[in-house]
Amino acid sequence: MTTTSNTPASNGGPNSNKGTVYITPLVHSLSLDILEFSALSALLVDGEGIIQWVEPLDSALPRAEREKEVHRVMADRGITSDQVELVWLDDGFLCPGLIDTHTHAPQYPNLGLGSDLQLLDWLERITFPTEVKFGNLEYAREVYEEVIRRSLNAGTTTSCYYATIHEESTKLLADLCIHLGQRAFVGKCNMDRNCPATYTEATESSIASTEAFLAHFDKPTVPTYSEPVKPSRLPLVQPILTPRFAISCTPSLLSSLAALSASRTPSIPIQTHMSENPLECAWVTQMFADETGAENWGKTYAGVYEHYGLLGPGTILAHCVHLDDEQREIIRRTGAGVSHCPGSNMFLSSGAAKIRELLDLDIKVGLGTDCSGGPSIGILSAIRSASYISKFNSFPSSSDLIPSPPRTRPLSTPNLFYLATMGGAALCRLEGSIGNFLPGKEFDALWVRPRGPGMFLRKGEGLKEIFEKWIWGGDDRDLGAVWVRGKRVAGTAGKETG
Ligand SMILES: O=c1[nH]c(=O)c2nc[nH]c2[nH]1
Ligand SMILES: [Zn+2]
Repeated sequence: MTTTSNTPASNGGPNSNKGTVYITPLVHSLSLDILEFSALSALLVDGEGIIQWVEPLDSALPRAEREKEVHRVMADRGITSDQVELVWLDDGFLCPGLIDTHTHAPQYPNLGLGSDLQLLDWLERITFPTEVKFGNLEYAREVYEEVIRRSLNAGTTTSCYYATIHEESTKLLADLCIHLGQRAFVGKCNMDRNCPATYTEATESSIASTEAFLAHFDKPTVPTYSEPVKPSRLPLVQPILTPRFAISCTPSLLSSLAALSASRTPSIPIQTHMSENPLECAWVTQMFADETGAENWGKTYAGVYEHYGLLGPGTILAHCVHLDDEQREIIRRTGAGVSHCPGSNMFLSSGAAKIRELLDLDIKVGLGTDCSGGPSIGILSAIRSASYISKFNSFPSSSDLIPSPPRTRPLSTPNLFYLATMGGAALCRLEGSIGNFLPGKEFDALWVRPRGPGMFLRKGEGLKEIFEKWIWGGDDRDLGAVWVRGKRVAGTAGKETG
């Protein structure tokens, strides 16, 4: 018997071997410029959380006829009714889960603090004093659990986390992601200079504890793994090497981390900050020139990272606000990508990143919240800030009395949604597994079910309008369900009160 339901089970997915056919409108990105809207589709997710097929349906048919059509599609695919559950999500739409390509879990307690500071003062006064507390595992557990739950509730199905220098609490962060079902990259932060005496490490112990952190993922089972990992699939949570930024790492630490990354195939991914703030950039080039008598490579931030072997297709560079042509060319040539963190760039007065110029060079770009440089934990907020910055970059300068052509094209809604999903997936080298609903990918998805008739359900409005209203005015309360790898991990459906 086919079960018919409109509330996705809280524990369906990989552990129940039954597949699920979702009958739903859907929205996903096919490319930077192409956002596909389907008024109604049937999408089969198998018991392992993999999308098997997606078939468009005729949305004009009455519901009983649609159901017949679903059964016809299933019969064509050789699926019998007892193999699947049918779930109708026709009040709202499905879209891929959002990807946060740069955030700091231990900075969560500071969200909203320090908006009148710039990067270097903010690190010293607000950030380092908070991060140092994560040597305490109980404190770390309390904060990390809340961060993960809150970001899942905001629709973030994949997150690239910076942790702190502390090995044990960073392992705990990785275990909690697995336990709570969030796909993630987790990095033990490395910093062996220019940081407070209470929050620094010696080069050798920084490397040794990074190696121990990597070994944590090599164990056949970690105690909190909630499901066995199929050998053919990437683990849900992976380690990422995390030199904080060039200022806080000695040349020896930078090159040891690069060697560690290259010691595996594929290389261990790397995340770091680059070219965020003018004073930071000046310090980096000055410091490396003084120390090494650096030749050309030391003249730019990107040149420093390239020299020490840190740039490659697995590298995520947060910010990249202050780039010249030479640095853009280094990023393009090495295949590294950029995490654009617009909320943070405004909050810390860092500058307005030129994202269109990176996209025009085919440089990979995703979005990041950069909590707590950015004051929000959700990617919807990053989408909006990215749009406003790109519009700002497109305005003619205010002294132009005569209208002149825009300086650069602002990011369109399809561009922005691509950055939040497929762009992030490509940046994480996961574009073959997540980011849209192509068959064969894992089902990381959101059921957007906008609240209340007033804002969302005006007569005559279609899927495109509802999607746009959610992107620009929606929030966590509009997420009926959040799935990672086919398993429901968050969402309001079934939890309504009153
Ligand atoms: O936005 C940022 N947040 C940080 O924690 C940090 N550390 C170095 N550079 C940084 N930039
Ligand atoms: Zn950051």
